[in-house]
This record gives sequence, C-alpha cells and structure tokens, in this order.
Amino acid sequence: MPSTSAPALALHDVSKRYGRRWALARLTYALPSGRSLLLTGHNGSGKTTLLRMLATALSPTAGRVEVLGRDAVTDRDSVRRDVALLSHASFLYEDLTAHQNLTVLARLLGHPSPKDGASALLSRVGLEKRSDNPVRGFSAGMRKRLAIARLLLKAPSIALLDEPFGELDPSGIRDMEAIIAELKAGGVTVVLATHLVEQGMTLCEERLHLQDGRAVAA
Ligand SMILES: Nc1ncnc2c1ncn2[C@@H]1O[C@H](COP(=O)(O)OP(=O)(O)OP(=O)(O)O)[C@@H](O)[C@H]1O
Repeated sequence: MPSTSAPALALHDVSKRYGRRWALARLTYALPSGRSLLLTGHNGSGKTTLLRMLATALSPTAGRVEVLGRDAVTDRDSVRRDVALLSHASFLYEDLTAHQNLTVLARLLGHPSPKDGASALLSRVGLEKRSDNPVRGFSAGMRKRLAIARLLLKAPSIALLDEPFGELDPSGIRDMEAIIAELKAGGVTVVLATHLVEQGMTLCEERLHLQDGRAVAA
C-alpha cells in the first residue's frame, strides 16, 4: 500500500553513472504529496535519467529512490503499477491501429469495456479520425498524442512526462496542457521535464533545476 504521509517522491543521495560519465550526482530531493514538479535543465543535465529511475526503468548506481514511500528498486513491481512514463520511446505496436493499440492495453489492465474506453481516449487526444490507421504511418505528433492516451488509460498515481510538448502543433500543446491540468485536478502527481519553462511553471508548484546531474538554483 502506498504510504499517504510519505512524500510523493524522494531522492536520497542518488547518483547514476553510465560508463565513466556521471549523469546524476548525489541528488537529494523530496516532492511533498499533492504537489507537482517541473524538472528543468540543459540538454544532457540528467532529466530523462531521473524520470527513467522514477519509472523503475533504471536503477541508481548509488543512493535510494522512493516513490510514494516505497523503494523503486526493492519494491519495483509495486511502484511500477503506480507510475506511467511518457517518453521519447512510445511503446507502440507499429502494425496495429491506434484503436487496437489502446484496446490491447485496456484488456491487459482489465478495463471493463476496452473498445469503448479506447474510442473515448482517442477522441480526447484528437485522433478519432485516424483511429483505424496503423501506427506505422503516424507522424511524430500523432505518436505523442497516442502515447498520452496510453498513459491516461493506465490511470497512474504519478505521471512522468518527458518533454510532453515536443512534436506537438499549437492545438496539440493546448490539449496537452489541458490534459496535464486534468491529471492534477484528479489527484495525480505530475513530474514534467520540459524546456518550455513558462508553460511548465504555470502547471507545476515545485521546480528542480539540474545542471550536470546536480540540483542547482534555477
Ligand atoms: N544510455 C546511455 N549511455 C551513456 N550515457 C548516457 C545514456 N543515457 C544518457 N547518458 C548521458 O547521461 C547524461 C544525462 O542524459 P539525460 O538524457 O538524462 O539528459 P536530459 O537532461 O534528459 O537531456 P535532454 O534535455 O537532451 O533530453 C548525458 O551526459 C548523456 O550523454
């Protein structure tokens, strides 16, 4: 069971090394429950590495990562059920249609009406007209829209969004902002990594700025 009094996320002296390069260096931070976090920093500062750690896709080289009071390494399966990552890799089945992609996931998640749920989400992200097209022919922005639909279907407690506005057109950016606001209104903790700092500041109450894998003042 997630602990309600624990911070949503806690990093205890967390470091991550790839070969000889330290991507994160002795990071300590706690995000209070009920708050959302804007993650900023230049290219290569460690944002994606941190998000992937919170998503349990990577383990820290040193230190401890906690999600809702649970250790992201030793309690990985339990943490994984509560988090969802929107990332550059979108985990889509290329030969299936957008609708089939969501229906497959909805069945796996035990959704009561997978096909209707998939249709509703495709409308929510503005893909209803392309729902029966294979993903193989989708543009980058369409893939991003489908990826956020996938995340919404999972209904996570913590949504980890890696550059969610990238590849989107202006209406897609507005839709994404509305979706993030809705997630927050529904009690979801949002962690948003973006170079669009202004947009991010309007959506998040807290900010963590990384420079060479260290937390610094923005
Ligand atoms: N798989 C990997 N193997 C080796 N080095 C890596 C790997 N992934 C990331 N790095 C390095 O770790 C550092 C942090 O990268 P990361 O992708 O976390 O940064 P980022 O802040 O998300 O960057 P961007 O804004 O460009 O997305 C960089 O120096 C990068 O080169």
